[in-house]
Amino acid sequence: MSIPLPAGVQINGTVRAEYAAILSFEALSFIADLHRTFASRRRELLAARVARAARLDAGERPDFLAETASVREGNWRVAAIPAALQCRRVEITGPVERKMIINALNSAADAYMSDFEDSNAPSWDNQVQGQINLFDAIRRQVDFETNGKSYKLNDKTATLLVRPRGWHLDEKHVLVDGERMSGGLFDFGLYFFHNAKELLARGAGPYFYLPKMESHLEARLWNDVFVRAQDNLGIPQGTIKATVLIETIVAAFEMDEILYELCEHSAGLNAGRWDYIFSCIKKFKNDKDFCLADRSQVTMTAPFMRAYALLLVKTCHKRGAPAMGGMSALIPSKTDVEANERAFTGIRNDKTRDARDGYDGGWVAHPGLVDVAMAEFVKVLGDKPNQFEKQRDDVTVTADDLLNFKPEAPITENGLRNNINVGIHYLAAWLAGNGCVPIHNLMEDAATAEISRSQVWQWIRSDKGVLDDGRKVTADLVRSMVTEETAKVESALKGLSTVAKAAQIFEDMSTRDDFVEFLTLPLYEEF
Ligand SMILES: CC(=O)SCCNC(=O)CCNC(=O)[C@H](O)C(C)(C)COP(=O)(O)OP(=O)(O)OC[C@H]1O[C@@H](n2cnc3c(N)ncnc32)[C@H](O)[C@@H]1OP(=O)(O)O
Ligand SMILES: O=CC(=O)O
Ligand SMILES: [Mg+2]
Repeated sequence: MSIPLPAGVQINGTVRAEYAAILSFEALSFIADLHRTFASRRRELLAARVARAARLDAGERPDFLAETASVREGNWRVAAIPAALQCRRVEITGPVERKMIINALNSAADAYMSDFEDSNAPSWDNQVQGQINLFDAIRRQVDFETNGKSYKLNDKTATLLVRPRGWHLDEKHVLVDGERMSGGLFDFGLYFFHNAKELLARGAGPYFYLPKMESHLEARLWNDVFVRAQDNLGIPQGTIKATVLIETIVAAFEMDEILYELCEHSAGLNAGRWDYIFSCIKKFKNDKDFCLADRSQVTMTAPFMRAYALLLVKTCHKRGAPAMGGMSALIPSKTDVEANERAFTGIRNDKTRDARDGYDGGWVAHPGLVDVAMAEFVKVLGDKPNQFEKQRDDVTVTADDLLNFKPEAPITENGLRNNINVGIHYLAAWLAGNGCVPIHNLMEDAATAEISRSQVWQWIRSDKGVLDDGRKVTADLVRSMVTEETAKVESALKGLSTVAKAAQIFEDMSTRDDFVEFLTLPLYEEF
């Protein structure tokens, strides 16, 4: 249908009748203002990423910034954390799908991060329908029935946080003055415009997770977006609270600075482990000394991951901010008892380690994991909602610790095949509109799939990319395995029509000379 559009705004996606309220003239004017105000700074910051990447490719090593030493050394704290975000022992996450939103809000988790990002394939319909689902959930008008099962919100639900897309992604279906909108501003702006006042009236608030940032200047841009959005809607400054995912190696050197930039809007940091590993591979892809072992060997106990995890807790608690743990990819299995037991044991270990390190809570992928994760945090926290007071002055993390990339072995045929299999399977699901899938008893999303495909690219190029049986990983070896693994994926997905395209994109991304910055960039052009 056709809808009234503000001057300079064009919509390329299909506008179904039910989209009209979300894409109202006022809402589109609001997001167009954000775009016009901040698009050039976003472009500059994305260009700065490219320039930094070139310097890293040329051998520069990241370090803590000299120009912000006073911020790191200063004695400041983030603004008070609101009551709704004091207790976040377990946060469930998942894509903005209607049924999953109800299930997640009804789970016994303290909070729910509803995701327009890693676990969501950002087709036009998914993005707009996701906004409708959240609009309805906040107003408790989301209930529905399907296949004889009814989905209805409980009286008490988890605290809602929303993750918009990162700075690198566009929303190509909305043009402002002929230019694609930022995907993040589209997601944030529509959600905030429609829901901020309603959330406040219901005793909650506009709470966000911010993904994939690479510097404190990118955090400053989000902060400025928040200031303008609050002004334009007449909402007091400091109402928005945002937790930043530290999920790039370069951002790990600017944790204090990122909290400082968001200060009155900060709700702490989260250790986004999967994108973090991906970022390490990407940023050091040309370093002859850098080569990580099979994906399954790169865990939170690897030296560089341990350093990052401890530095995050230390930094947050020094500033009075929540330190949130990330997600184990283990998920329950209905069919494999042993895999199920392995998953529960793995989750217990993961959450115990985080809680003892000082984390205030952590993420789970599935409602069936909430209780087990909660039990581990309760063992450490007792009846306290958090452990903000736990200082980690005993922790010292240097640049070398953050860059101590081990283990390097083993790299195995199984590991290589698994990366190829998971990569093709995930891409096929994404192209079919699903951004999060169970594969071989693990949760796979955009971040985990990035590790798989970037390892394959790097193993082909690095002298250290040698299998434990002595074979060098080459483009030809990868191509032959792509053919074999595609057949397996086709059989697993029972002929899903996107598999052939996914295999072609995966093979191209892994074997081409240049490194594709994010796998979602070429994929998005397929929508
Ligand atoms: C790197 C990062 O960014 S991590 C954050 C992003 N990743 C995520 O958020 C993971 C989200 N998790 C998921 O999407 C799913 O749990 C998957 C894909 C991993 C597994 O899904 P499935 O195999 O379909 O799970 P399963 O069949 O066991 O689901 C059982 C029920 O739980 C529901 N469920 C599963 N996961 C979730 C979730 N995260 N939120 C809400 N409901 C969920 C299912 O909808 C299903 O509901 P139903 O019984 O009413 O039909
Ligand atoms: O977003 C989380 C991650 O681990 O990546
Ligand atoms: Mg991530």
